[in-house]
Amino acid sequence: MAGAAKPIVLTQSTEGLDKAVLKNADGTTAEVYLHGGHVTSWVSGSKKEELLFVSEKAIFKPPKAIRGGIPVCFPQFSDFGPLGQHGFARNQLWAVDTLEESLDGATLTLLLRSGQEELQKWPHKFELRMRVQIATNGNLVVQPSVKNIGIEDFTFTFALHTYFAVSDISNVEVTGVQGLEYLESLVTPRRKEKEERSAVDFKGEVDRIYLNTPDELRIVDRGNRTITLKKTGLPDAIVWNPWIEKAKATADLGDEEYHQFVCVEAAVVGDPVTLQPGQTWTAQQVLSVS
Ligand SMILES: O=P(O)(O)OC[C@H]1O[C@H](O)[C@H](O)[C@@H](O)[C@@H]1O
Repeated sequence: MAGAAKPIVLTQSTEGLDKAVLKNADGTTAEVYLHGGHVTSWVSGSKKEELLFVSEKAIFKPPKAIRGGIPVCFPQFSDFGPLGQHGFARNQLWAVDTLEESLDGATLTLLLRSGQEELQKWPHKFELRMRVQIATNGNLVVQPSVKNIGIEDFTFTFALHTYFAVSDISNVEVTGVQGLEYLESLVTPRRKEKEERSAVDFKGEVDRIYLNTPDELRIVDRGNRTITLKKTGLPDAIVWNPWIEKAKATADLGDEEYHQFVCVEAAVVGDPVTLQPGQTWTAQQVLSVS
């Protein structure tokens, strides 16, 4: 890494929030905020493009979650439980657990440990880690893990709520979904349906929880690029674009910004995870671009 900048730099954002900047030898970079344990940027060294979307109206003011990047939904996805939408991990300040600067690439692990505030909302003792690595080939590797450090079992749902930057939503399709069952979230209560098409496209609001998907999904941005999402331990995948009305109704999202992203969220929702005392759950998401 001759002459290269330090692989991991701990710094502050313009808003005064602590963040880490990861860099590897091929010029790939990533940014991770301690607020939310939240990845906000992944710039490919080969493509020289930002691959994650963050809203121009994102509010960088805790406890508000950052609109874009990779929010961590824990211990609850959406309204699948008694807590507020998507749980509380995305609203909390995490700590730096470890920094690893090796030939395998820059790796940062952030840690959220149950504290007073979380215990009041959810009376279980846990350690939640997010290991974020830029591999030497420029892939973004994210490994969440949850350890039960209490004396009773607990059960949770989880999602990596990734916002992918796209040229325009009309150019996008998400492949790998044919024949899958999904929960349609645009109706109340959610309804189980079967996907007949080989890919999801976007001509209006889409909000679906695909169950037991293949480990590999593709976000195809026609004429631009393809992102491959490979996952383990995260059997489900939510596909979301808010479209016109919901974008307008979302204060921290620009009215026209729904054109610029799609969320594909590797998750465990349909069959929640139960951990006994001392047990650890680990999962992985690897993003690559071509
Ligand atoms: O506005 P947020 O709480 O960040 O949620 C944003 C979106 O997250 C997921 O994709 C859900 O399936 C959507 O129903 C929700 O609108």
